[in-house]
Amino acid sequence: MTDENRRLRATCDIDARKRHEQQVVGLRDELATILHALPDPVFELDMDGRCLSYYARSEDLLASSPSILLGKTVREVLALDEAESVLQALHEARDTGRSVGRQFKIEGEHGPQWFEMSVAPKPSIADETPRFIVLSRKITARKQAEQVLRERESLLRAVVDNIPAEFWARDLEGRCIMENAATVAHWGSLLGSRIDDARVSPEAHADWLASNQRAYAGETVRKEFASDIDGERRVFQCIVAPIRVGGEIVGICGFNQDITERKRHEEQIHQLAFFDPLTRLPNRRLMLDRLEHALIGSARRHQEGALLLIDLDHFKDLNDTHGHEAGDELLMKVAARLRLCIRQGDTAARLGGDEFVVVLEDIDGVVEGLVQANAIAGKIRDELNRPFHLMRGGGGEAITYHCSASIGITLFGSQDISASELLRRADTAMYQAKAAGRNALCFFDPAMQAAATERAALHADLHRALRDSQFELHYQVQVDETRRPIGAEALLRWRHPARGLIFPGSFIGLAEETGLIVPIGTWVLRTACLQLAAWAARPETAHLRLAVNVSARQFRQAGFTDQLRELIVLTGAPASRLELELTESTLIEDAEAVVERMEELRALGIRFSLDDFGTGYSSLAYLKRLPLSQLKVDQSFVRDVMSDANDATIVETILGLGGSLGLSVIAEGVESEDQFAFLAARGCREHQGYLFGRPMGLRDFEALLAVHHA
Ligand SMILES: Nc1nc2c(ncn2[C@@H]2O[C@@H]3COP(=O)(O)O[C@H]4[C@@H](O)[C@H](n5cnc6c(=O)[nH]c(N)nc65)O[C@@H]4COP(=O)(O)O[C@H]3[C@H]2O)c(=O)[nH]1
Repeated sequence: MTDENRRLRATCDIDARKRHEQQVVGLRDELATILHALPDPVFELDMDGRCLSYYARSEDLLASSPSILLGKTVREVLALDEAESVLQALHEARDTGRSVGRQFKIEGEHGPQWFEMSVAPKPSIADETPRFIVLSRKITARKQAEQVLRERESLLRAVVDNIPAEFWARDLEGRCIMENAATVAHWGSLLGSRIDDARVSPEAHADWLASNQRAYAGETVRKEFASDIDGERRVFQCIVAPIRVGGEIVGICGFNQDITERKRHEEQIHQLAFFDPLTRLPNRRLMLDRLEHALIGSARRHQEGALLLIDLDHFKDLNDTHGHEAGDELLMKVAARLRLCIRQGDTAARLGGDEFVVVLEDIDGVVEGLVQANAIAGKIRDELNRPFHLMRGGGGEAITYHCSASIGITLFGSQDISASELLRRADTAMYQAKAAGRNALCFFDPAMQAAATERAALHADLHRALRDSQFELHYQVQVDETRRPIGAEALLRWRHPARGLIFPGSFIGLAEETGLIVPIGTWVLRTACLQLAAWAARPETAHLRLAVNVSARQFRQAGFTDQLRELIVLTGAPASRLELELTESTLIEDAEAVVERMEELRALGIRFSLDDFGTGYSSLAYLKRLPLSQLKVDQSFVRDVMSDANDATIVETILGLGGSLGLSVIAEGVESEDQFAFLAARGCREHQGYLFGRPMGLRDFEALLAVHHA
């Protein structure tokens, strides 16, 4: 090797060493940087756990001060168990050549401190004693947090297990994640199951699903539900609420509390507070409350109502002679009969003693109120008059008791009146009933009393009239523009044995209200058909048609078409000469059914006339749909047609309307020649009124026809 070469080689060696040294320095700096970056202290321990060196960014991270740690073994620094645990970790790391983790506790001045360490064997030269790099992290805060968490969990568990309610919680997927023993006892364990897995009715399932969904959406739902447990229906109050973590909903939980007993108590309290324990009828307090409501409701709905005060006659005598047990039994039985006499929605109550009250509501109109109150009071009186069989008569023997009651009645409706004033009125009326000899009904208002008595008498009379054939038909001629008779209107008359001839205005209204119009109307139709058939058989009267008034109730009755069909067949009356007079009010209600019925009847050949035309509100469009033949101008327009320009215009308009709809028009109530001339001049071809003839009995009517014929 030349000198030159040797020099060169030496230079190369120096360069390599320098590079190596630079690399070592670089590595050391890198290591130092890593150590700096480490948040945890690093120790170097030997096999005895002696601290050979350490690095810590801050001395706070160490368990003790550096002077105590350096050169000391773990046995000298830590408690026995902790030291053994560290030494074991050193052995394990040495034996496995891998890093080993341990946690240990040091009792410090300010309480226990927790550390987590990771022990890694340090690479060593063959004969060197093993050394270890130990990374130690202070985890006291985490340990404390875990402890708090554990305590909270135990607290939660204790609460959940001991609350007197069922508890459950579900995650976002709807799976049950928590439950308590009460839940398990009622439903079996729900853990892991979804609401779809529950064995409940479809309705209960839908209900649960809906409340759960509302809770998932953030709402706290409160509701009640009933469930059968061991064959017993029990009521639960339930709360379903969202579980929020940091404002975000992570699940829902629910409490079901069995409130069956509470409900039962509430019901008992309610019963005691508002119901009479003997008869189980509402007591005075509840009755007054309902009456107040009825007063407000009837004023708002423009409906009538009635208050009936019922006092048992001679009740005290029963108590005195047969004892209180018999009295109590009678009161219970009276209550049961009262319940049967009233409609749903009405109230029967016991005021106390032998006094009862009935509140009737939602009655249409004062007249109807009068009729209904009278009818129900009558029914109550009749019911109470039926003998009572009392099992607990004096001496334990059964007795038959004949009871009677005095009933005071007062109506209420739109007038401003208090419940107590109403009671007072009913009371006054009841005393009048007592004064009238007991077992009587009495209205508070004398006018009402008179009207009710009269209507009740009229009602009974009407029944008798039907039975005893006291009705008759009168005929009023209808003429054409040449005054030639073309037919008649049949008008009902009642030949009362005591009161003489009664006109329909006095009884048709009551017959309508009570439904008697149906059999009366049937009689009218049968008589009219017989008359038509009789006229049809004679050439001089064969052309006559007969108009018959049909009331709404009669027209709507089931089987009306069949009834007329039969009548026509039976009597042989020419259907085409029968004209039914309907009013607009009949036609307006339930228009579809009315049109259908009219079509059926028209198919039989029957014609229709629209009575009182001009007084109602029928729309033209509606009129066009009806199979009518004739409009009848109401007599109120005809009456003043010469003096009232307005009425004259109305009559002209009706005549024009009839023309454009293709209907004939008849004027009703024509009394003077002027009226007749006016109407005829405007194209009215048919007329009815006193000018041509009043309604009259058959014989007179046929005499009138004969004059024309002659
Ligand atoms: N001022 C005056 N009045 C005249 C004149 N011409 C006829 N009248 C009266 O006007 C009424 C016409 O009958 P309505 O409008 O069908 O009105 C009838 C009808 O709605 C009803 N009615 C009569 N009979 C029956 C029936 O059999 N069934 C039904 N449901 N209602 C009937 O009773 C209402 C009254 O009948 P009526 O008392 O017989 O009274 C009749 C008749 O006597 C006149 O020139 N001047």
